[in-house]
Amino acid sequence: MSNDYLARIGSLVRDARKHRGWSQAQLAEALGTSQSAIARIEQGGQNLGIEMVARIGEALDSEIVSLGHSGPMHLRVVGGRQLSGQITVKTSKNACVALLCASLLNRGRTTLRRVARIEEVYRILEVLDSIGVRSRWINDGVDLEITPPTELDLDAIDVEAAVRTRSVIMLLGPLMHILDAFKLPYAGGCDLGTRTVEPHMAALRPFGLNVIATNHQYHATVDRALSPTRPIVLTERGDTVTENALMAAARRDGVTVIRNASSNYMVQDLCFFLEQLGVTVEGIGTTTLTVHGRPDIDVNVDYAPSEDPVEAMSLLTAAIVTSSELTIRRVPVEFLEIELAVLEGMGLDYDRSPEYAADNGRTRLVDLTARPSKLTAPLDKIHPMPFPGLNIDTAPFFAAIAATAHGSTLIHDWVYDNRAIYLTELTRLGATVKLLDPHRLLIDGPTRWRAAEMVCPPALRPAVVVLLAMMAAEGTSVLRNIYVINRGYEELAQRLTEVGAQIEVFRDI
Ligand SMILES: CC(=O)N[C@H]1[C@@H](OP(=O)(O)OP(=O)(O)OC[C@H]2O[C@@H](n3ccc(=O)[nH]c3=O)[C@H](O)[C@@H]2O)O[C@H](CO)[C@@H](O)[C@@H]1O
Ligand SMILES: C=C(OP(=O)(O)O)C(=O)O
Repeated sequence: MSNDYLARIGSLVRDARKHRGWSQAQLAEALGTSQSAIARIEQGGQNLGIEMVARIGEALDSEIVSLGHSGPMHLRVVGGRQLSGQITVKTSKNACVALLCASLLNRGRTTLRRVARIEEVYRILEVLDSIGVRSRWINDGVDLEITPPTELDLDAIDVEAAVRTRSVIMLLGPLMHILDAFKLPYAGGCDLGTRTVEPHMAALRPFGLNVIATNHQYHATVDRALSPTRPIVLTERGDTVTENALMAAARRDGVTVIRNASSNYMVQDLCFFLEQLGVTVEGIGTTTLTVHGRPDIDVNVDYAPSEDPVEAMSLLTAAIVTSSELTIRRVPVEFLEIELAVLEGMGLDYDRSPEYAADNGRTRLVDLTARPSKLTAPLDKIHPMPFPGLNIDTAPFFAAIAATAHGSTLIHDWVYDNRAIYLTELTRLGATVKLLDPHRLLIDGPTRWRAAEMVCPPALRPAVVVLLAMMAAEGTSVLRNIYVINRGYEELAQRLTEVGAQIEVFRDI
């Protein structure tokens, strides 16, 4: 069994044991083994036979550790419970996937610290593994070490993994330095409606990349005689397109200027990483990036991506909708300033600690303590914009917050075709949500939440918003098929349970 699989079984065992209210020693006794063996199993450090897996399932009287674990994962939420204590924000999905792609720029070994153990990362790792990149979890499965091979085998790419994530698009930038011609499966991901890849093609064309899309594949060829003669002007200030342009510029022998660049958190993490690779990036945090490339990069590099502002917003929303006093640790505050200003305007009572540096030495963090507050609807609409606007991925959380506030809130999610529509699922939990058009929602609060059983919307943030509303609703709710949540959050149910929520993970047999 791979380490990965063992780690996943380990966390399922721990969830089930905690749900049962057992200590490791109690489980060990029931199984006739030692407490240290249970600790090893839970950390994914113990080889397990099928029989042992079945015995654990029996002992814990839990469906979650049963044979044939490929079925979808579901959550059972007993809502109406207040949260308390402290919860710590993990590193971001969006920086981690970009950094995994960027590791291909480097012939040396890349170590990434505290990488989020999420499905999106697993999909990119599967893709990298299939083309010959060696990766292994080290330090008890906390850090990740990546070593590219001397030659990549793109023909062997794991198509199934690749089409489950949009992030594969970010392999274009690094691969064009290595291969003259290659094929990549179409980028997939959440069902958010049409998401264009044309800005990526336009940004990479001046570097000599030509892409023809046929048969569910991008056929890429690289003309090495071509090189940008002018600044690269992005037609939209997208995050991954900026990252692709940065990676194309990183190994170019010369200086590249990128205009209308995103200065969002994941882009900044990538810039800091590129600096460690010996690439100079001027203008980090602004919309003009000047990249002094380095044609050959062969260094052993160690980088710690920063914490996820969207996860921080999710945890803050959990505190707000459950009227809890909760401390959220390691919040990358620069990327949550507007959200906090809006919430302050709505009446949120909270404290923030003095700032301290993230492990990358650059991103500023604070601890936030939210307290139960009587919120009123904001006077103006909630309207995300590329950074430094209100984050495009935090906007959906205002739907759950608005539902707890007194008055009417207008949320305008202009970015994605489908995402606002999924937020109407909150009506099943008792919220008053009116869809004005596919992009605008009017939400009237406060809400008397009620429990419900439903299938997860097929989009990450709306799915988490529904889960948080279930935590607010008295009674038992069921949220089915939570792959999309696991795409971006590491052990969310378990971590929320540790601060007082009651959420059980279960699977179909
Ligand atoms: C892996 C990763 O990092 N994913 C993030 C990244 O996706 P990603 O960079 O892939 O986002 P897209 O390129 O799909 O952009 C999102 C949508 O916004 C539109 N658009 C974007 C910028 C702009 O200036 N004008 C404009 O119209 C695009 O056409 C698209 O419809 O950015 C999104 C927007 O922050 C986030 O939701 C995703 O979590
Ligand atoms: C839309 C999102 O991400 P992705 O680009 O991975 O689909 C998200 O994180 O909410």
